[in-house]
Amino acid sequence: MSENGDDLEQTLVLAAAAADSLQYEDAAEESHNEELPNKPDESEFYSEDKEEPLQKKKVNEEANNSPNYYNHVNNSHSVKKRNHEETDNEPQTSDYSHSHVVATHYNLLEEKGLQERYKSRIIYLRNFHNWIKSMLINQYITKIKEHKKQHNPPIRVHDMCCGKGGDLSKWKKGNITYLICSDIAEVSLEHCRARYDTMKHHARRERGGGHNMFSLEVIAGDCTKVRLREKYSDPSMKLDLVSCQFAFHYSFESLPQAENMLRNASECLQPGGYFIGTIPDSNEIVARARKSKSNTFGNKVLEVELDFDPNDPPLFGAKYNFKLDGVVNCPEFLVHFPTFVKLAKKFGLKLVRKEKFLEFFDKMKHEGRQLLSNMRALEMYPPNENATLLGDEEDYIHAKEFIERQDQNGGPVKIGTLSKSEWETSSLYLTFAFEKVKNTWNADGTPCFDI
Ligand SMILES: C[S@@+](CC[C@H](N)C(=O)[O-])C[C@H]1O[C@@H](n2cnc3c(N)ncnc32)[C@H](O)[C@@H]1O
Repeated sequence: MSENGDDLEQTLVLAAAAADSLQYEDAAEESHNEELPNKPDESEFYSEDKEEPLQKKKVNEEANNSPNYYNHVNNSHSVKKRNHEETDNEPQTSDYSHSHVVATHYNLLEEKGLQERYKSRIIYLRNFHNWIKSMLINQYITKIKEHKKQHNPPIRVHDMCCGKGGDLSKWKKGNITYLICSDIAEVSLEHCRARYDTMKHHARRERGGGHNMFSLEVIAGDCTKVRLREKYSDPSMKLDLVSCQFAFHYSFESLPQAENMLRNASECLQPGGYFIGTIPDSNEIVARARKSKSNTFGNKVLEVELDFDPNDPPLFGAKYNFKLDGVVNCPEFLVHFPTFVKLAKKFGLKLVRKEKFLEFFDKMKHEGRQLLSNMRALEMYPPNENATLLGDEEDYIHAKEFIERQDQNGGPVKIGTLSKSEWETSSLYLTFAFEKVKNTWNADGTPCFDI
């Protein structure tokens, strides 16, 4: 048995803990899964115009200024005023968005050492999410390599909203050639650069030359507002993979921001390349709020407060606040998935996979069993003699019951699991993958994607 218990049993215990959250889905699907109605003139937004940034800017500004903007986008959802129009103490400029709040929040986040991190109440949740990212990244790098049919093919990646570079080691393991890291938070990017330098230093010592380390380019900018390609050292760069982990939802503050982020994700991807990521599942959020019959829900480690009516969520700007382990996060926005898919199509991105974390875990658990253990992604129950559980007894009832059932069958007496509170948090998320499709050209020089 591994340090964290037998891996197959870990799976079963997680599934048991998830049963509760799965029931939320049905209620949410009904009213939150509607299609995005066509806007009067989509072409203004969706054209891949290269020469008209000013005109586009004007269109976007008008969109931002219009209190009735959501009327154009969606007749069936509530006409909600933009968030900045509702609060007196926020800037009233035409291009105000929460981006600066997000940047400040992440810039001020302290870099915690390993020791400090291991003291966290949600360390297993963090490790589990890291495992999900590792498996997802590895899955698509493998697909790209298979497609290239070359020994050690060059692989170029954009880690969009990379934060402090928490995924750098995953890129190294994937043996990629080139990495662009972008983020709005400059302090985080400095950490990312420093982390890369340290890794490169170690790689050089290990291998006597550091030839196996990819090259890094770092770009500071708001992915929802800036055209990143114009900042690349080589704007003609063709990428194989764009990864956006736990961040795409910031773009759903408004339609222009979501579109800009999607254009950034798509425009340098070559056909056959992938756009992958992880986001909160809007169905889960809406369903849990409805179930709680209020605008808030949560548990011992999580507190979510919606800034909109869960019975009538707007397509964009559906803001909520997220508090995890007592730490307030910056405002986030619901990603209405059918809208995401529809917008992505306009940028040549075809949805190939969408999986809740539980589904993803179930598919990947055998392949990733060793990594689950290495990354300490699950907590051992019951704990070893000198160890204590991170949650209280109530949080492990599912594990206790599982063990009692196993005991009767002479099964293992130690298992790996997540506490109920952590699992209720993790099951709020999903993974997605889009593939960039080939395009033909319209007479006016704009690309035409057949999806
Ligand atoms: C939850 S962190 C995830 C970081 C990293 N992807 C990871 O998985 O560890 C979200 C990141 O998104 C970045 N971010 C949020 N909004 C952004 C925007 N509009 N443009 C660029 N980066 C943004 C934040 O600065 C932060 O680093």
